[in-house]
Amino acid sequence: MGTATFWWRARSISVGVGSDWRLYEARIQKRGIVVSTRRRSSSLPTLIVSSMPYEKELAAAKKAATLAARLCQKVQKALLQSDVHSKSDKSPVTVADYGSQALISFILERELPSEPFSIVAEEDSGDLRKESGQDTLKRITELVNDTLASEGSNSFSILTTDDVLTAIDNGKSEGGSVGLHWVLDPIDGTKGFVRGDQYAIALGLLHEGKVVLGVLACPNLPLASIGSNQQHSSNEVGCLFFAKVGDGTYMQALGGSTQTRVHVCDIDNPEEASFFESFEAAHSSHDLSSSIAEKLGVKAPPVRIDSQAKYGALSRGDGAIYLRFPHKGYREKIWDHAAGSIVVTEAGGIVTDAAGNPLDFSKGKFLDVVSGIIVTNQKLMPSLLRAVKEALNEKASSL
Ligand SMILES: Nc1ncnc2c1ncn2[C@@H]1O[C@H](COP(=O)(O)O)[C@@H](O)[C@H]1OP(=O)(O)O
Ligand SMILES: [Mg+2]
Ligand SMILES: [Mg+2]
Ligand SMILES: [Mg+2]
Repeated sequence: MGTATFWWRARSISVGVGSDWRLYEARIQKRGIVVSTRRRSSSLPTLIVSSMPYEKELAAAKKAATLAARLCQKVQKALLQSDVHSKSDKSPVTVADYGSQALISFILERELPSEPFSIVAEEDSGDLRKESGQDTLKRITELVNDTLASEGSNSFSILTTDDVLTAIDNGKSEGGSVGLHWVLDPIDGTKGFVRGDQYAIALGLLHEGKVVLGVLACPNLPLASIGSNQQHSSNEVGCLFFAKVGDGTYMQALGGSTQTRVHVCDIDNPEEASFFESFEAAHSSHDLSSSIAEKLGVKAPPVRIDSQAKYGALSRGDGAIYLRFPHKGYREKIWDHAAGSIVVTEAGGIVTDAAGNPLDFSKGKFLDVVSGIIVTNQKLMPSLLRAVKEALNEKASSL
């Protein structure tokens, strides 16, 4: 008889019976748990169970977001007026929005062939299926193929226009509280993208309604801190933030390989804090933010940038607070917060609605929040919540 041995490591459990396992190995991989059975000819079995949750999903997500960022950078450089057209909500939708969504959908499905595939994503192919969308569709297909060719693999696939439409429409999933769902904003901060400013490619993964990983590619975000009063000699731009549940948040240069663990700032005095908010006053009430900041005693002026790049910047301590108060009638979507929220929480921060409730990503594509979304570190959250409550009460009584 062999001896039973248990090894405990940080994230794996191995149970071994016997010592020679050269002859047979079978692996079953299910939901991030790797179960291996190993057996030698004398039939002493070995069972190895190790937990590497979402490792391959993270690798695929980083690859997909990095390539999509390359596509977006190319388009932003050459942004032509004809790339911008309108859809019913009047927000500009660019060739890069569709291209990024098609590319990410295609790469995730290619890299993770054994998993059921579901994406909740912002864009759909409706306009591209019309006669008037045909030139745009051809342009998107060329861009996606050029980007795939730049991946460096000899055996890249060439997508047809139909493949591109199918890849975009994979994003029609409704999400919810059961199973695995990718959540994608192919370009978050379209206004910033069109202006030549900040934008992000934001990709998260939900498992049973909870965000378990997130990747944020921010092609125009400086690698150095963008907090107020910061001066740096390097002006290199392009950051990739990524986080996996329980594993912390990391940042690397887009296209680079050296990763650094990041943490939210540990300021506990609001007077020393600075805060982020939307560049666009139409997306978030600047008046409400300034009233909250005043109540807290924040001295620094707001740092206004577009997109979930705010979550990335906060996760590495560039600023201490992010305030978001959309105007009446606007409903937040999960793709605008899934990746950003895990990037911040794994870096030690807290993301809640204005009443202090955690965000609930399990209800489909909408994120129903009380009044707005607030983000900060653990130490500042109690005083921030008090200031938010006071400012909201004052606003309500003045109406
Ligand atoms: N009226 C609106 N109010 C709040 N957010 C909006 C509004 N319209 C679009 N957005 C979304 O808000 C996010 C950008 O906000 P900000 O840059 O201010 O943080 C984007 O996700 C943008 O969508 P999109 O992904 O289409 O750009
Ligand atoms: Mg949009
Ligand atoms: Mg968005
Ligand atoms: Mg978008």
